[in-house]
Amino acid sequence: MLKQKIILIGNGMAGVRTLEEIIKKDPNKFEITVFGEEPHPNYNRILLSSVLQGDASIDSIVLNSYEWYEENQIELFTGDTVVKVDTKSQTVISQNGISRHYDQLIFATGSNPFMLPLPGADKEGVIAFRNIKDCETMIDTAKNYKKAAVIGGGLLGLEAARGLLNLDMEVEVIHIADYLMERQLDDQAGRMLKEELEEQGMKFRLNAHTERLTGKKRVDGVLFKDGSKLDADLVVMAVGIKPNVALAKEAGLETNRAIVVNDYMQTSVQNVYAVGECAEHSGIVYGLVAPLYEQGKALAEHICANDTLIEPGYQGSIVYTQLKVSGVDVFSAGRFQDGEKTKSIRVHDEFEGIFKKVVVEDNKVIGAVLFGDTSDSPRLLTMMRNGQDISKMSKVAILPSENESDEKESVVVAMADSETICGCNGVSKGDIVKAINEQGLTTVDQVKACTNASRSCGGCKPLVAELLSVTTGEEASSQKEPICGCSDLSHEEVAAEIRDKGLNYVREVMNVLGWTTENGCSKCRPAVNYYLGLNNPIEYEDDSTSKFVNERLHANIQNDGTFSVVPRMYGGVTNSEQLRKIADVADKYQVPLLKVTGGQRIDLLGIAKEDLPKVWTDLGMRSGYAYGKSIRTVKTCVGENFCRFGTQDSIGLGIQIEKKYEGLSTPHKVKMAVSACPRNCAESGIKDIGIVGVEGAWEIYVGGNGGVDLRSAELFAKVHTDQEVLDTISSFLQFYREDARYLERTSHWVERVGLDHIKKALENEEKRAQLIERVELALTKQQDPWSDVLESKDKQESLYEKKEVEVTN
Ligand SMILES: Cc1cc2nc3c(=O)[nH]c(=O)nc-3n(C[C@H](O)[C@H](O)[C@H](O)COP(=O)(O)OP(=O)(O)OC[C@H]3O[C@@H](n4cnc5c(N)ncnc54)[C@H](O)[C@@H]3O)c2cc1C
Ligand SMILES: NC(=O)c1ccc[n+]([C@@H]2O[C@H](COP(=O)([O-])OP(=O)(O)OC[C@H]3O[C@@H](n4cnc5c(N)ncnc54)[C@H](O)[C@@H]3O)[C@@H](O)[C@H]2O)c1
Ligand code: SF4
Ligand code: FES
Repeated sequence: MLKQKIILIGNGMAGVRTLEEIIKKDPNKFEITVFGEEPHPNYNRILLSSVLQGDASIDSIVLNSYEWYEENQIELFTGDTVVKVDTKSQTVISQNGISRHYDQLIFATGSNPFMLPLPGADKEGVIAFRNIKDCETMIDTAKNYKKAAVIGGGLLGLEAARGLLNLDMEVEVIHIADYLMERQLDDQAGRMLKEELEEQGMKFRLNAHTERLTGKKRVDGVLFKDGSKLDADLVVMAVGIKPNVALAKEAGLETNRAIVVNDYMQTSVQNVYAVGECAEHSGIVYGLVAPLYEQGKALAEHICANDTLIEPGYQGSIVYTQLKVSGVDVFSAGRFQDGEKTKSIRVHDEFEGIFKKVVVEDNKVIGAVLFGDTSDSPRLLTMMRNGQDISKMSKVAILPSENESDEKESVVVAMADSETICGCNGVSKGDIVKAINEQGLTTVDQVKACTNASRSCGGCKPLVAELLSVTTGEEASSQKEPICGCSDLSHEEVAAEIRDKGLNYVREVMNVLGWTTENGCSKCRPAVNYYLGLNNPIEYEDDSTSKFVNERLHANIQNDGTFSVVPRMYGGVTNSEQLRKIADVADKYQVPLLKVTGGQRIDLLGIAKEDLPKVWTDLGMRSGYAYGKSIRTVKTCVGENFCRFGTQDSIGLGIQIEKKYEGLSTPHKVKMAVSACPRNCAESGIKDIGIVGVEGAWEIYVGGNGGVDLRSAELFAKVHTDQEVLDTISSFLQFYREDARYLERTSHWVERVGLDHIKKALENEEKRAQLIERVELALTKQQDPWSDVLESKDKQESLYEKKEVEVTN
């Protein structure tokens, strides 16, 4: 049967969750295309606050990896904005000129941050906090500047301010109202929150009216209406959001504040839906994920039922919020302000810094504010959701005092099965217990994979962990982290089982070790493939279907669907012949950008997938493995041959190292550098392995990282000859290959196991010799992957010519 074609505009949290719901219901019914303006797969926008606060990395907040789109045969265009929708011909057109026809179209274009139209708002250093780019700008700014001003004392502003404090900036929050978070809290809780945050080092200016931002090209301060001034090198605006509806309006859809939808998320135009922050249901536009996910579920139900109106559709949501700032527990839900017809129950413990307020109307709880202790929140939310009649309940039962509620009984034990544990994803205690019991789940990650609980803001993670311990009878904290949701075995256990049982194929591992899924997932398959290669380096045939897309295609995919090609240049050294070839290829294939990389090589960007084998043939150079979990580059300084400070041949040693370990697979990428003196021009101090020449010797540093998790390498050994350098690298690399978990950089591994553990393991001469022997064996198998493809017509056809590999990013 011909599949219906769905197009999703907006690759964000609400839109992609809707697709997940559709795929869960009917995996084969639709052919799906997604356009996303941002150059990333769908990520957890909520956790940008955690990235800024240093509690998560950008890699770790990806919700749906490129492999997920590929596995579900979703055609994805990232970094490509839809610029036109023709609802008559049912076609969309993107900025990059891609045109697609749809049967059903979903708008999930989210919001734009509201930028105050102040004079000076266009200066450098004035930003919003909405996406990865904003987050990176703040992290970079904090490296060079000291003073930050955040305009807006709401949820976003306070989370941004906490992040900037963590980045060692001085932060002042400029707020227009007379207490913080006035849209979520009453004045008492707002004032308590300010006191708590002041103790953390945050400064505040309340009732403040900003007049303009000062500075020349870059902002240098904020001027207020009362004439006062604040110095600021960075101004973050967090004063609310504006639904992104321009495209919908232009396409003729009915819009108000956002795109108007009915209970089935249908817009005013046939076959066109809207979901998320860009949708307006019964006059309400939501800005939190829980309601957006409920909308996504209703939309999926409707679209999978062939347009049949399945009652009751989406009925609106009760919203609640929690501030994600460590050390501060704040909860707010529903209508929390006193009104003419409302009465409230209040508890205020000034000794413990606890404030609780529950607002009641017509014998029903309609809103609540909790500060300092938010453990009542799941129960209150359930009461609100169920519209529970409380006329017969005592006030104590609604807000139990500490003595009554704290009978040393776990909070989750006291909860009813119907109570919500994960508000973001609408998952109840009963849902989680059922999943744990029926599927034998043993870790929080498995619960997350099975039920979605804790997959968004993560605020419910402690409750999920507690429920897990209570249900399984085991301490959650002592439970190991499994490789992924498909198995409860850890990385170490999988690697050991492969070794002990002599397993040889990915499918065999999954069958023998009792995987819960038939084909594994994008997390476990590459890891299993790596451990199999490690165990049997000579005979194991790499399973290319278990590799990440870049590794499978031997080139890095770019945000417009083209690829980047980085040929090997040992030690960063090139010659006129190579440069001529690169220039010829650049002309022949009209390469839009040639760029010198940080690893001292030349990157040819913007190559079409089908041209890759031809480009490699014309270059006649080896692959630089810029895409691989393997040895990447050995950066070198000029050294003794030309530099007046050099006492060693850094280039010679660097080339020797790069040639020796070229192509060796490792748990994650490995970057190296050789500098011929402590001036360290090759930046050896931030490499996985960095070598520095000192008088008559080489110092070897390990575990450095120059990326997001910046880390200085630690001194590992001091040796005198080039051979000793190679032996040290060999034993260190092989131990890393065998001891680290797949996708663990040396910096994380060194931090986790400790340098002493590694030194101790390599102290023993016999063990060192064995490690060196094993790495030498693995190195005998290395073959240049580009030549490998060029020698195989089959590979060229299946990987580069076949049209069904459609994922373009
Ligand atoms: C720092 C931060 C912290 C947050 N914390 C929380 C929290 O703790 N709890 C909570 O519930 N919510 C939180 N939120 C809000 C939550 O992230 C949003 O409600 C949610 O992401 C909205 O999802 P969406 O899919 O509607 O919009 P978005 O996530 O904004 O996705 C829309 C996507 O569509 C793209 N797009 C727009 N127009 C086009 C076009 N024409 N063509 C192609 N693509 C287009 C955009 O670039 C964007 O990537 C937070 C938000 C931020 C910024
Ligand atoms: N923990 C969470 O749930 C969380 C965290 C971050 C963001 N978000 C969501 O992201 C969106 C954006 O958050 P937000 O905090 O920007 O929106 P918001 O509307 O909740 O808060 C904006 C705040 O800015 C203040 N403000 C408005 N104009 C001002 C001005 N001229 N000067 C100073 N202050 C001014 C307002 O008084 C208000 O308190 C919201 O939908 C929010 O729910 C949620
Ligand atoms: S590291 Fe030392 S030897 Fe190498 S280029 Fe710099 S100054 Fe010269
Ligand atoms: S409450 Fe946010 S992820 Fe569960």
